Amino acid sequence: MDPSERYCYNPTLRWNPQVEEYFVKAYGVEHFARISKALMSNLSACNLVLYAFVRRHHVTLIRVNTLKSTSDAVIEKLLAILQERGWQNDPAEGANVPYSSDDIATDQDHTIDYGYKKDKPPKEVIVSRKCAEAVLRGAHVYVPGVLACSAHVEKGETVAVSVSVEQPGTDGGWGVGFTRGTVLQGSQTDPYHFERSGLYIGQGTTMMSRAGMFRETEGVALDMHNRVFNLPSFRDLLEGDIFLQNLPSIIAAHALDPQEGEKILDMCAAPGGKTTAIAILMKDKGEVIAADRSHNKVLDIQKLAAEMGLKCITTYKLDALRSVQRINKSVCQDAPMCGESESIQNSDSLTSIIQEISDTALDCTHELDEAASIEQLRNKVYTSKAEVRKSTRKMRNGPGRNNSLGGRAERSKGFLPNSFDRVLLDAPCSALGLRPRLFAGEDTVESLRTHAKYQRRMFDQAVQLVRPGGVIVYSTCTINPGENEALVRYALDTYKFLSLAAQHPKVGDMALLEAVNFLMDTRNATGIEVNCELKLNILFFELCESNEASCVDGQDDVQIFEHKSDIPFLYNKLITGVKMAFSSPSLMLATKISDLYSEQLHASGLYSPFFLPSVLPWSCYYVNRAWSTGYGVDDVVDLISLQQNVS
Ligand SMILES: C[S@@+](CC[C@H](N)C(=O)[O-])C[C@H]1O[C@@H](n2cnc3c(N)ncnc32)[C@H](O)[C@@H]1O
Repeated sequence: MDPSERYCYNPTLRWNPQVEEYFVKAYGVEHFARISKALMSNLSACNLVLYAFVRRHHVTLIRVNTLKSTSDAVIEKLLAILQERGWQNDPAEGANVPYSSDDIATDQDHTIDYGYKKDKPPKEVIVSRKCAEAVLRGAHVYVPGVLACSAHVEKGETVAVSVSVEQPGTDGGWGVGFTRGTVLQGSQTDPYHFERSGLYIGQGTTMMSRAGMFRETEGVALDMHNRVFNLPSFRDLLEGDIFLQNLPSIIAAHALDPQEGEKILDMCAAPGGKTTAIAILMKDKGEVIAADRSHNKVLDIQKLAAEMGLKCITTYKLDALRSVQRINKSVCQDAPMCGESESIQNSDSLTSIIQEISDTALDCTHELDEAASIEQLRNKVYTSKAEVRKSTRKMRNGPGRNNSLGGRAERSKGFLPNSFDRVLLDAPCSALGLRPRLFAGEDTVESLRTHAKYQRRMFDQAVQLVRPGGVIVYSTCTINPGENEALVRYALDTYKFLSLAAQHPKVGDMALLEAVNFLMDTRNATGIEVNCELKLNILFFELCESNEASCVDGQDDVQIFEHKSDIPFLYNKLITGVKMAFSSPSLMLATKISDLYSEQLHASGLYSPFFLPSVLPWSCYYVNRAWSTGYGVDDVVDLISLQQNVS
């Protein structure tokens, strides 16, 4: 291999072998390989179809707080700020010209010349895997993320940045086997020299010398001016007006379909991305109860809600496994509120199911509590050291973001059954759909099972809290069928009064187009800005091209879709938020794009043979607590067939 070839980005995702075998069984070899590849991209998981079309111009999605601003105003401000900060798209990528179908079909990542010369390798920095994953999403490199650096590096130099990904250890586990502060020679004797081939994520400018990187405890070590994914950083931009959010999260709030004046429960709410999306959809009218187990994370929700100016959100510290208030019958006899819930409990055959499940849930809670306390005991020594470090830092830096707010997270004792119109259960999960991901070996089949068990117990609580006729949305950010399809199977088998409802809009395959069109149509049809926008980074240059933008902007002629070569161009206009008037574009556009790009859809790893969002790395299920079973028959059939594959 030519030594210069190692300086590129071409990672392979490693899994725990048993987990890999399980997923291969569930998805098939090829499909799982495509998913694995897609997971290493920085596109948000839901951009599966977009990926096929804009893969050269990786995507950042922003949700606009439409109660505070408009998407047009946000676009204008962002453009100005990013231009001022010197963010540029790469002209070498042909970004400034409208796409032809050939362009779209070509898969070219942003290639970087790291300045390798024979026998004179570039100066380098190795960063930790977690740091690299953040860089791929648009972050800079902070001091704690730096693991190794070349000798004689001073402030202001350009360095090649690679990532150290966990490698198989001799004990059967995984490890990163070198000491922080190692001096790199740019030679084969460097740590993980061969393993790091193809793991170069960009070029950075050093913000401090090599000595500083290992002496300081915080601060930016490298300004990442040239990343393999050419994304601008949105850090600290337009706080309160925008929220960086992946499309599936945006869609989850839409699928819940919250209405003004309703009472909604978000059971695992921190940091509040979906909570605030829900509140905005309700125009801040009604009641959104946002609960989370972690005190500090509840403060994060409060902070975000305050930043966004949302008043209808009430936060609680609450363990989702204890969300249903336990009713003491003897105390309850005279209490009207409790009496109400008791009469419901006694009313029909639901009583026995709920009671039985409730007991199981409590058992599970104890089990998990026990596990947690064992874990705490194990960590006792470690925790106290961490505490010492924390207080040293505090003395130096002040009280920190949350504490300086003087916030307090009120504890909740749980809620009475049937209290909510809608419940969102965005459950803690194995997160195997979060992107970009450079390593997936940590999860074992056992840990996946534990997640699933935990989620079922949470779902048991959600079922009791939603009123008859209400809606539960269950979502995860994992590709594990055990946490997705299997939960839906469990829900339908256990609670005969639940049925799957049509999810609108859907994500994935053609469904993503439906989602895009839904958002755009809502905007066009009502003239009101919907609270989510698909803003891609290509927006920034396309909008600058005033001629082109106005050329499309001014036309409300769908004839233009008749020309094959116009479709990618128009599609990009559509997803970048350029306003167009359509008569009935959705179906036609979707069909044509699907016809033209079926191969790319497959190649992107994002094409789903099932029309189920669940085969994609993000899943969002919509379960309607109705007493009928009219909905979702096809979905259930697919679920069953997938189940059989998995078992
Ligand atoms: C997937 S995240 C939620 C993300 C959030 N819905 C959003 O969109 O911003 C899962 C959350 O569940 C919380 N969590 C984990 N176990 C919990 C429990 N037993 N009860 C309540 N929250 C829990 C975690 O603290 C974490 O914040």
